[in-house]
Amino acid sequence: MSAIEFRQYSKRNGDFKIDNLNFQIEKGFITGLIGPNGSGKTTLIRSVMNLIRPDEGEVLVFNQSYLNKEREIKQKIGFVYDEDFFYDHLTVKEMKNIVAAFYPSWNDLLFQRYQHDFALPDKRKMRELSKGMKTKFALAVALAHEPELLIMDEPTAGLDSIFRREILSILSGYIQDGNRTVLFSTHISMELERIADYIVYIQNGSLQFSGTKEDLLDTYMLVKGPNAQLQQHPLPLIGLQQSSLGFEALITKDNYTSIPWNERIAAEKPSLDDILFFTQGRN
Ligand SMILES: Nc1ncnc2c1ncn2[C@@H]1O[C@H](COP(=O)(O)OP(=O)(O)OP(=O)(O)O)[C@@H](O)[C@H]1O
Repeated sequence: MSAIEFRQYSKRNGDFKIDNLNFQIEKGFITGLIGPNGSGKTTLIRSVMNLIRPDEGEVLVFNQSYLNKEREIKQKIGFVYDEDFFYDHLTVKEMKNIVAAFYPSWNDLLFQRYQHDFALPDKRKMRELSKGMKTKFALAVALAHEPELLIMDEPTAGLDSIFRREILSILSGYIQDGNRTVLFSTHISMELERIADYIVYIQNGSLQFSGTKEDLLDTYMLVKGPNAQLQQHPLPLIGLQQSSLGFEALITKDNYTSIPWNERIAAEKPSLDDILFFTQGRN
């Protein structure tokens, strides 16, 4: 069952274009949205929040359309922005009270627990919080109304590695009951490798992959060998990196059998980072 569905979604922003995009985010799982800078991640996430509208097509959340169910849908979503949208002059407590008033499901005990764990003093002004503390506040607020869907745009950007891990463990705990869904965008493939069940991979507005992390990892092999091998046997490679020591390249499993195997060519399972590096075509 899907928590989010993009249907024939098209959006243009100047030169940038997303054309007829179709994919779903599975309910009950963690999905990582990944892609290089400017590939359209924020555009898609903002569309799920109805902060921007598609030129064509639609985005359904819990099988409902924003056209007539905006308030109902938003009550069920916790959203952590990549930028600061709080009022600078308010204290943590004052800002929390404003947000809490929007949500009938607000759980103040839960907020207080996160506030304690994240060391967010009640009386500290929003403008006095570091970037990391603001993210912690945003996450505490997003989780405290017990949303069915948690959406985060680059939640770990600018955070230290300890808190990055803490967020990942909070997310894993959050989806434990099987009914909750997380969608988050990131540049950091290690985070996806660690916790994502599903991956949506976009490049320049086009969908490269949407499916389970295992299926993505299973699509390719990483091959390595001396450069001379490449001249003798041109291979259908996806991306290639060469140095004086030899070559390293990605190949689809379908093409794997076309490799003229000998003891000088080695193959191994790629990491997510290898796949992103070689498929982004900058090498
Ligand atoms: N309001 C706008 N007007 C014109 N172009 C825009 C606007 N908003 C976004 N874009 C363009 O749309 C493209 C996609 O931007 P988007 O922010 O969705 O990418 P992203 O994958 O989130 O990037 P990043 O990883 O750098 O945050 C970019 O080329 C950007 O310049």
